[in-house]
Amino acid sequence: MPAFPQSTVLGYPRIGPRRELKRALESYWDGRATRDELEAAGAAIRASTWRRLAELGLEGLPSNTFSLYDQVLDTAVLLGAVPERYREAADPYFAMARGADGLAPLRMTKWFDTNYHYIVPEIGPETAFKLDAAKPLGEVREARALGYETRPVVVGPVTFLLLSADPEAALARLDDVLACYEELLGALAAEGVAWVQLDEPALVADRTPAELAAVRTAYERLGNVAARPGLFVASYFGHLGEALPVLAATPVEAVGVDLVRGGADGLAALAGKTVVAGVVSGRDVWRTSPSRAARALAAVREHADQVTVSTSCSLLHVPYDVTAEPGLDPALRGRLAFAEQKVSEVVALSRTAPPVQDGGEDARAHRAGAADVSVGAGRSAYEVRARAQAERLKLPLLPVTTIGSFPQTGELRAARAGVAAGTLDAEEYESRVRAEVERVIRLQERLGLDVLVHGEPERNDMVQYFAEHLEGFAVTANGWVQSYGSRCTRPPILHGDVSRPEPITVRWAAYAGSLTDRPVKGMLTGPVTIVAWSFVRDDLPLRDVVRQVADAVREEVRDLEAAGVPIIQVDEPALRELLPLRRSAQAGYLEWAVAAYRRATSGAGDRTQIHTHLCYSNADQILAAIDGLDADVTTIESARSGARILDAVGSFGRGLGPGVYDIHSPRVPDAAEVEGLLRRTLAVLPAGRVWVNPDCGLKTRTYEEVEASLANVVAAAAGLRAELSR
Ligand code: MET
Ligand SMILES: [Zn+2]
Repeated sequence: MPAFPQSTVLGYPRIGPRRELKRALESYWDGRATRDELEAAGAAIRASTWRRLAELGLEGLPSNTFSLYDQVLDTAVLLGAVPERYREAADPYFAMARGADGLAPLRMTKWFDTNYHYIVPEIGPETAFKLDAAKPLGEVREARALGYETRPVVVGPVTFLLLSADPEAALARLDDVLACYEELLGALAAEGVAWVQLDEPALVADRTPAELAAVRTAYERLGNVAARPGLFVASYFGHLGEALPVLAATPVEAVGVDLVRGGADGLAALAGKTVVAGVVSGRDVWRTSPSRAARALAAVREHADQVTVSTSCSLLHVPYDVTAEPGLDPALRGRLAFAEQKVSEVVALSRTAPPVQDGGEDARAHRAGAADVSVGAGRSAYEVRARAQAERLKLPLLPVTTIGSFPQTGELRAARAGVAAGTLDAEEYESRVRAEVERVIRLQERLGLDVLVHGEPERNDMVQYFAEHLEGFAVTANGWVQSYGSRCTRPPILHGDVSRPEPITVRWAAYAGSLTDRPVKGMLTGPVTIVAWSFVRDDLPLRDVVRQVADAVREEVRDLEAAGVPIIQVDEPALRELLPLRRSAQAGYLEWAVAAYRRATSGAGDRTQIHTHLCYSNADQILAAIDGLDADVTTIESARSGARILDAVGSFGRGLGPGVYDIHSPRVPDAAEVEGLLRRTLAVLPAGRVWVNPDCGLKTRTYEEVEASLANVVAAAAGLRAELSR
């Protein structure tokens, strides 16, 4: 077996430095480009990635890290795990990813604790596994034609099965899946591939004995394939824990460990194997401290003879290149490393063994968070507040509301771009936004909603908008990171102490309120979500950073209240996302996260109704924490996931709006369908606490879809309301 290269990365961004893939995908989906044109765009991105990595001096180049949509979906296709109903679609791959006429897409959920979303495989007794290795083999050949030998990267069998919709049923298919992987190894060996990378991030979370046994079985079996490439099992996002000795006892030749999050404990077990040491973080945008990395490498070298320098995870989660950000303050820019810069760091660390210094530059301020996040004692118990709010708001039973955003029109986005480019003056932009607010208010009045919103037309994004208005944040011009498929976000960079120089949303909320007699909600993004969807300074404990943001939100809540806004919604869709992967750390996190939320909202008086919103949440997992947020009303995704959440909410003690309209699809639900969902909600919650709303914001939908859907939602609520008051 050839030695593992001295330097590598576990994966690389693939959307293109100027989001070329996004454009190619959207053209193809709209019918403006052919499949061949889409493939050509992909090939160009792959070629320039390999060329760039080689130019930067990286030795071990990965392949098959490119994807037209998602690497988990690619793995399902690799294994033939395409559910029957998609097989006849014109394009089964994109039908699974995005749906096709009459076919709902597969579920999508967050990739561990990142903001990347993968497509959830459906594996059951009926799945007919059959290897289709065209993609990994194709990429190996494509790279070879360009002069590069590569290491194909594939999601490993255990992680693949554990990430599927029903992990237990999936794990029962381990043997059949392993047969496919065995065949894949044979095919790669026949192709002359020296190493293959099998990603097993699921091993850094708590695993049952049965799951650990599956790890043992899998890598014993794959290790015993006669003709195969070297096996490199990559873990990331934390420490392998109990899975480490299990993997160590199998014949795999190389193991990847995340030394940024995980530490070097237990690595002695890997003696005799190559350790691929993830010392350059793939989860942040900061330059690596050479001395810190050198210390981590030294700790590994104590136990392993073969050590490769690598990133802690794929670089998929960071933008391409800091030099594409000439607008950033040079002092900040000097602290930053995006994918290109991180590759250079890996290469430099692999070539030199910098002297190990003590303490010094990165004696980081990881002090225990400055203790108690106090909860403002302003608000009375829920029952008292509920009475005060009922008196003020006079809402009907089953009040209908939305989550905040209304469709973001192309004109508005173009207008914002115009302001940025200096071709549209700020006043003109302002008046267009006001016109949009008025349109949204009139629409809601006409449709008969009970609690209105202003529609968020002034926001490019629910986090970036606040980052742009707070001190301590910087925003990038090209720092795009893939969220799912063609969707990217540009996470702001939280680099210093956070403060709010002046009110941010108050004038919009006040303007919207002045247009109507119905209550209008003020809309804010919560502190955990602002931090979760930003790149965050690493010289302060996260909880302290979140608390600073909470204080800024608290000031905004106070000003909204003072401006007479009767309802304030503070969204926390990312509450679950920051949940530590290990159970032992979860309670501690939830405690400070919930405390930060209450710090942000508890300055409001009893008569001000606080709403919160969560989406994409397996909320049942953290229902107790949601309860701890103490919001008067919680709106949550439900329709999209078949209303499963309803089984868990019976004991929920405050207002709750399980979504009745799945906004992820263009489908318009009819009134009967909405009514059905509402009846199910009414079966588990007292009518007086039920709210009626979509799953999430409407910004990705069209006005046509939204009008039709909301009309049906209002009709269903009205029908039930009449029935209840008989
Ligand atoms: C991802 S949650 C979105 C909440 C936000 N208020 C919206 O309606 O768009
Ligand atoms: Zn949402």
